[in-house]
Amino acid sequence: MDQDGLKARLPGSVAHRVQSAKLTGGIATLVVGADGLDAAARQALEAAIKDVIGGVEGVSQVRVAMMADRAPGAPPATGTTAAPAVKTEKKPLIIAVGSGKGGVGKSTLTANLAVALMRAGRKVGVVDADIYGPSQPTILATKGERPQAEGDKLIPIASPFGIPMLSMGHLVEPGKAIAWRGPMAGNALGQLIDARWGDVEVLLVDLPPGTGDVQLTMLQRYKPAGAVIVSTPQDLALIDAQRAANLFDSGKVPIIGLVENMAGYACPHCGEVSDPFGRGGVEAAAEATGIPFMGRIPLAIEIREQSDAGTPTAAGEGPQADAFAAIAAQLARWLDAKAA
Ligand SMILES: Nc1ncnc2c1ncn2[C@@H]1O[C@H](COP(=O)(O)OP(=O)(O)OP(=O)(O)O)[C@@H](O)[C@H]1O
Repeated sequence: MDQDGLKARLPGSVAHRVQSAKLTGGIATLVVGADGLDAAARQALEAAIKDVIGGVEGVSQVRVAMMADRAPGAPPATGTTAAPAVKTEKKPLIIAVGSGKGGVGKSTLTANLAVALMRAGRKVGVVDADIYGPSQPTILATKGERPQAEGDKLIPIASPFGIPMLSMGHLVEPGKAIAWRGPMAGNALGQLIDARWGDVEVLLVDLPPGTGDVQLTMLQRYKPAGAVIVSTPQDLALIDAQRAANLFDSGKVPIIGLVENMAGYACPHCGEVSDPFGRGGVEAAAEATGIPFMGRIPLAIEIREQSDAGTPTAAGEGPQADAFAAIAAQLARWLDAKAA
């Protein structure tokens, strides 16, 4: 069933708020605009949608992402249509998101930073350059979509969250790019970065993990204006994060700051954050190396679940969304200072 089919099941008073709706493998994912609604009204709206769509034949699960507001001037959220192409366009500023090792939450941070920045009124795009495991199509709910081209340029795919994006995962089958070496990966990345980004001002680039040739080629050919490094609190991850910092330094890319992810465990029942791995490791490391500390994101089951479901945490409300918004605010300040 397509988007219109799902929407048609909802009463008009609810349907007009649905920005996109998809049914894949029995899972219905709806992105819903919740402008002007308080928390109780949002909950009631979500419950009403789950009630109706959950009863539709072929639907085994319903996921609802509430977009509490949309930044003025942000592109409309359409889900499947391509982002509008603009003929004369300024190149967006590239901000790299890197990590010394895999699995520390670089992709999660990139997607949520993009959503939080967009909610703060910035025009943001995402490039998923992680050739080893592109996960942005999953997190930003554009899996299975293919970008169109205009001339020799790709047209970014509009995610349901108002963020145009391009991913290696949109170009190659999962797992196929793993054997790529520097030049090939660099060329593919070039296609993603030199796409028709229209009025996007800031392009967040989710780099592959690590500090090898591929990353170096990318940094040399498409030099970012700045880099955000993400690490988990453990010592080993921090040593790797330092390596990533050295890589950016050697490429003369300013490091905007260090983010601590999976910092403490947020109890899914009471929300209290405990610190099984200790606390403050990344902040201390940042201080020791003179790199600004941008903040911490707790280890929270809902962050993983929402990433897997294509409804990024930063699109909703609550302490986890606030944590991403606080880091995005720091990035926004850095961007403003750079533009001044
Ligand atoms: N703060 C968090 N709380 C709970 N789960 C998280 C958190 N951050 C990331 N995750 C989960 O951890 C896993 C790895 O995260 P992610 O893919 O963002 O890491 P990565 O550094 O980009 O990894 P890779 O190098 O494999 O691309 C994912 O399943 C993600 O949902």
